Amino acid sequence: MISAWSAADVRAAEEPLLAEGVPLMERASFALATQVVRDVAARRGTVRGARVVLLVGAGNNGGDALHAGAVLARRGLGVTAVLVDERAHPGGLTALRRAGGRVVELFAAPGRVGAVAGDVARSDVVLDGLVGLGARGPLRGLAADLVAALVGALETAQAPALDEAAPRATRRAWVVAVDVPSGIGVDDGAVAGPVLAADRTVTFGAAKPGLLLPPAAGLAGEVAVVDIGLHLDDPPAVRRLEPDDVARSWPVPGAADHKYTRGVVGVVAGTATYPGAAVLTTTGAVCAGAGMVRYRGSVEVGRVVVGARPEVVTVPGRVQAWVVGPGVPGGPEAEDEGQDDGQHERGRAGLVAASGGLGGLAGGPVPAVVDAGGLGLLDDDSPPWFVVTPHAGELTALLRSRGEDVRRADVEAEPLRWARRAHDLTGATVLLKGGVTVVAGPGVAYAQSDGPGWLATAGAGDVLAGLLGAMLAARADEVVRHPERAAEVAAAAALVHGRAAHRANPGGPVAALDVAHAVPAEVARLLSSRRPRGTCPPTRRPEEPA
Ligand SMILES: NC(=O)C1=CN([C@@H]2O[C@H](COP(=O)(O)OP(=O)(O)OC[C@H]3O[C@@H](n4cnc5c(N)ncnc54)[C@H](OP(=O)(O)O)[C@@H]3O)[C@@H](O)[C@H]2O)[C@H](O)CC1
Ligand SMILES: [K+]
Repeated sequence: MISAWSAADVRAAEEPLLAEGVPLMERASFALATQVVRDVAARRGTVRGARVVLLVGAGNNGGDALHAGAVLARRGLGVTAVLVDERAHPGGLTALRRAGGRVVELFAAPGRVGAVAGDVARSDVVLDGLVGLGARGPLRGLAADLVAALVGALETAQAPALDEAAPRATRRAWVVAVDVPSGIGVDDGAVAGPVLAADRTVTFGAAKPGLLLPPAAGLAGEVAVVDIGLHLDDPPAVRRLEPDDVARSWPVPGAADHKYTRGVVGVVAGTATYPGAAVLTTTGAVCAGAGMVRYRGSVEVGRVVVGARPEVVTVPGRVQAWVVGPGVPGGPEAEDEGQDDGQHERGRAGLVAASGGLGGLAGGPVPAVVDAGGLGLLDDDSPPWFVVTPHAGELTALLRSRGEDVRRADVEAEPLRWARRAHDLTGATVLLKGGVTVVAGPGVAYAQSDGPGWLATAGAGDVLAGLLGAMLAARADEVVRHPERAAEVAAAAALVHGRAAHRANPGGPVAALDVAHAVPAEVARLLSSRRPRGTCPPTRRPEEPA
């Protein structure tokens, strides 16, 4: 799991160590230089003679870049620092000059920003040390001008400079962000101005939420978290599950298990007009290993479902998780005009049973997945073991129906903020689908980026709802007892769904049903590569600088 802490939490963890004189900047910059050497050597064969440009701001982020530049210069790379502010870190500047690095004081000749950007774009490696945790708002001043010019200059190139096979004229610099790409919202992932997209981000002490949250997450490249000895005791602001986390928590059945211990899923999905959603949702649940799936729609649609998935039953009975709404038209008019095929009524009954209503006649409370046309059935004190799975448009409608003045563009610009708002307003755990799927639950948040863009296809959401329903049914008692775990299960479902899409057709288009059919093999692969609890990849602690 990748855990991300806010800038304030990281700074608070740095303070006592800085006060004790722990050389955090040296540790950070040495680790940064080590990663750059690794990247260059892997792509270029040798580091000798590689040309490195440091973009240096006024604070310690620039100090990291300068000290890393000094290490690289001592390793034989040609290093030039471009200063956008006269207040560049003095110790770092001295170290770089002593190591033979060059310095360009762009702040003294801001009119040269275009020419300098052109040179920078043709270098082999660029370290973006303009701003880090100290960023306030989008980049401004000369830093903004330089990044805007550099983004333009890099657009014309095709291949990373380190790719020696490509003709030099077509290459562009390999960009390494120092701590974070300069100019992103460190705590919320906002991108409100120019940002230099990174191929790699080397971040110190812990990941930051902006590296996991869209849209900034899309500009961070591959994130390397460097341990500089910080102790972060508060819960992380945002988490990202990794395959091993899902594998370790997957409920693998044993000899004593039966369909009710494995979890029975009740599905209210599809209508006579949209029977396909019922097939996709039930298939998602079956392929995720549900103990049994009960389809609770019309007889006509039930026939279609059983024809496609003979494992599904259509008789009523005990359910350990409900899935309500995929393929069901939303809004009271759909019900008034009978377009919902009676599904609203069935969905309401399912949610009442799931919340433990009917005096517990239907058994105790159980988790529920509420999607699409089911969202309108949600009341405002839903339990957190209800997981809603809207896309940005549906979440916008849900928020506006509760008085929020928000548009889809706002939700897409700050997905976690609005997912959290919807959780506050409804009580339900919110899984907001998107290129990065964010999940907001009670005191917990996840950001998952596992699926290909091809997953944005009709029916994929229905499959996810069924897959999630099966995963919640398998852990129903645990999720009701520990409601924050509904968010973890939802994030896990997003990971499996995304990876199944990659597996269904690596690098190409996928049909929703094929995603569902790829789930069993993806789960088997996750389980086969599971590391036993307690072992984790050796955290690389940067050796103290020479
Ligand atoms: N604390 C440590 O010893 C360690 C810190 N690490 C590194 O340090 C940075 C955080 O450094 P800090 O000096 O606190 O701040 P920054 O360098 O990130 O930025 C502050 C300067 O940037 C200017 N600034 C702020 N916002 C913008 C913006 N939107 N556009 C342009 N410039 C901006 C700001 O200018 P002012 O005019 O407001 O002064 C500051 O001058 C952290 O990210 C790490 O890289 C080490 O990693 C560990 C040790
Ligand atoms: K930076």
